[in-house]
Amino acid sequence: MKSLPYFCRGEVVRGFGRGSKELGIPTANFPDSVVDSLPADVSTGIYYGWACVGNSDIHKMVMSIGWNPYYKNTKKSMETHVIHKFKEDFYGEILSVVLVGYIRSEKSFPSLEDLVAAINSDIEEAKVMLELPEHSKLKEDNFFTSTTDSSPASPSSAASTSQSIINGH
Ligand SMILES: Cc1cc2nc3c(=O)[nH]c(=O)nc-3n(C[C@H](O)[C@H](O)[C@H](O)COP(=O)(O)O)c2cc1C
Ligand SMILES: Nc1ncnc2c1ncn2[C@@H]1O[C@H](COP(=O)(O)OP(=O)(O)O)[C@@H](O)[C@H]1O
Ligand SMILES: [Mg+2]
Repeated sequence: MKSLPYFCRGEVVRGFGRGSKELGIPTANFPDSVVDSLPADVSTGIYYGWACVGNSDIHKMVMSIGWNPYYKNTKKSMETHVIHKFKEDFYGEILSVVLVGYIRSEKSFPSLEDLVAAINSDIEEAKVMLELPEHSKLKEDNFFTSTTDSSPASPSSAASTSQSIINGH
């Protein structure tokens, strides 16, 4: 995927409220504007990377891009599970992420338990992969230290880097 690493940011909006939170795996959903700006070669599937809410700390994340076949969505979504325990919800905040690597394609599952087990295994894979020096260095990128208002934020990594800066309003 030539567009990786892919940097983007946007407002956290409400999703389908299916209770991913009740499953212990909340996902911060991006608005359509961010989803529609994805480069064509960033295919649907599950990714790992780094995420930052507002201007606070940078954490490991896993992201699902696609139609959630288990739920047979008709709308494409980009949902980030930040691998961190937050004290409260952060709807309306700006979430900045970099997609670093691809884990697998989206699948349907025979049961909700199987879906949750797959997501937990994605989280474990992300934790390991992001420790690799070439992946952990992306955490230090200028993109995460630049302001999250309307001023442009530039990733400082290789020229092949792609980005989409959308505030969602
Ligand atoms: C790492 C990760 C992997 C996921 N993999 C799949 C998948 O393979 N198939 C699927 O249907 N949904 C998958 N999902 C999406 C969940 O179904 C989704 O979080 C759920 O539909 C909740 O949606 P909501 O936030 O709109 O309530 C994945 C989510 C995450 C965070
Ligand atoms: N670790 C986390 N990762 C992602 N979102 C989180 C996390 N902790 C709390 N949240 C909050 O939970 C919300 C997502 O919960 P979820 O059940 O997926 O609802 P929705 O369907 O509205 O996306 C996020 O928008 C965010 O405000
Ligand atoms: Mg969600």
